Amino acid sequence: MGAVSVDDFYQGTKAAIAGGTTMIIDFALPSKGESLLDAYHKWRTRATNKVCCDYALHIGVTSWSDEVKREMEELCKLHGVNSFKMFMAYKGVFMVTDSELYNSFEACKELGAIPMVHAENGDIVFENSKRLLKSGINGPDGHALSRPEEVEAEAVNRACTLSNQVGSPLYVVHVMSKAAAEVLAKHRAKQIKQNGNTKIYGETLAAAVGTHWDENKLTCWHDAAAHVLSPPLRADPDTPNFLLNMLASDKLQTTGSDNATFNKDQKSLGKGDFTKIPNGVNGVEDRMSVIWEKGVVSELFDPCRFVAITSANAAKIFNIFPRKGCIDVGSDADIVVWNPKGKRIISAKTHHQAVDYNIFEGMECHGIPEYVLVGGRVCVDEGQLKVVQGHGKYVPTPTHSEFVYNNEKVSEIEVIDESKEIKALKLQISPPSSVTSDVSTCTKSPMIHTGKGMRMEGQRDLQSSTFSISSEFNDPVKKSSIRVRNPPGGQSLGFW
Ligand SMILES: NC(=O)NCCC(=O)O
Ligand SMILES: [Zn+2]
Repeated sequence: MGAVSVDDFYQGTKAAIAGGTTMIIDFALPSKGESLLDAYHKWRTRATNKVCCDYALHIGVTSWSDEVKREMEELCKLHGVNSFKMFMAYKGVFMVTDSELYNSFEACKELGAIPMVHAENGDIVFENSKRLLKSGINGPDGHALSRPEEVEAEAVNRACTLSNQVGSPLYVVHVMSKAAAEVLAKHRAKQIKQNGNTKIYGETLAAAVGTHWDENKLTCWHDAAAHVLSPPLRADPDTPNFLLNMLASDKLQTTGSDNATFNKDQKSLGKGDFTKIPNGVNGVEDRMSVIWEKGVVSELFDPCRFVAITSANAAKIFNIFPRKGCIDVGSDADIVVWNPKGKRIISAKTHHQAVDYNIFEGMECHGIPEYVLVGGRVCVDEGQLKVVQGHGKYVPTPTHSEFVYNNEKVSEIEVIDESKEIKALKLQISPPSSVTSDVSTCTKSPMIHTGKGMRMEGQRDLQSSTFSISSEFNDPVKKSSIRVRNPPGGQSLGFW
């Protein structure tokens, strides 16, 4: 949209670490017709010597041809890419047609990659925008008016239908509305009923659960423009709680930042025409505190679910678990020591991002990262930020994620008696009321190669419907059985 995000790889990852995020996955977006490989190399060059923490890349597919398909293959096979983002909106810029979506989903399936979608009906947005501008509505409020909830929900429905027809997985990025989340949950439930599992995943944002479009507060043009992203923040004040409950009940699996920050002068490109306001808000620094505050402090979910939706689930879906998203021997030493008693008030005056605005301004958060280790290096030390530019590495994401391509919905854990260990296990797996959660185990064993990515020896194989906690559990004499709901994500072992 004619502007370059002010957070580069240095400031963006510095801010991420300050907030307790130890790895990011950025989007490398080629313009229509531009080579995917060129975009990949451009992003790698931008990142090298700047990133303070590890990073991976999702690549955008903004048009379709045999060459795009060939490049997707090369990216997967030679460059450690396992996810591609397709846009159903931004007509004429990034938007692809249904046929192109179908073909790209099919290519992802063949490659063992994960198709991601920006779900909004771009044709409707385009026509609505024209109509609104013609009628004299040209301010930032026109942005949300041009893309109401059903425009997002329709696209989620279409993307789910397409992926279902193709038989591919699907990851819906930045789910922003109740209607869209409900549609996604409906498709997940349908697949679970039919197949016993689902390959549809949904992400929402810190922005979506941390704030909403409050027209009484957003009366100044600049404040309102600073809150413009797509899909938009919803005016319905129940939206954040609704989405948090979806996260709690595993109807949504991950929380992203979708950090895309533009300063006041850049947002001003849209004065007189809301379609020209660069889309995007901050999130990479405050994501963890906001989710903790709104989810855990509000008692909608427990700290284990917090770990799952902020870290472990993404690591599993994008096939870097247990290297990431897990604390264990053999995993990367990316560790956040979270102090639930620490307090901070979010402000653009004190944040580490390059942007001059913070959409969470004034929010009091009870929970701060006290220590953050990135690859073994202490980068937040008793709250003091000590990052090293260029310290981060590119993390290849292997295709054929076991979690996505071979998941099991229900695991049977066979146990022998009520020993301490088993009681502890039961504690860990008993979810908060009305919440079903996964058991993410991390045992202290060396990494083994499975041929498709790594897991710990003795650790639950995410493909397997049964696993052994320890050898004594295999004693047939003492064996009793408990069944554990095991949707993607959920509880981490023991740390809490
Ligand atoms: N969410 C948002 O507006 N980010 C900018 C690019 C995109 O739409 O994905
Ligand atoms: Zn998007």
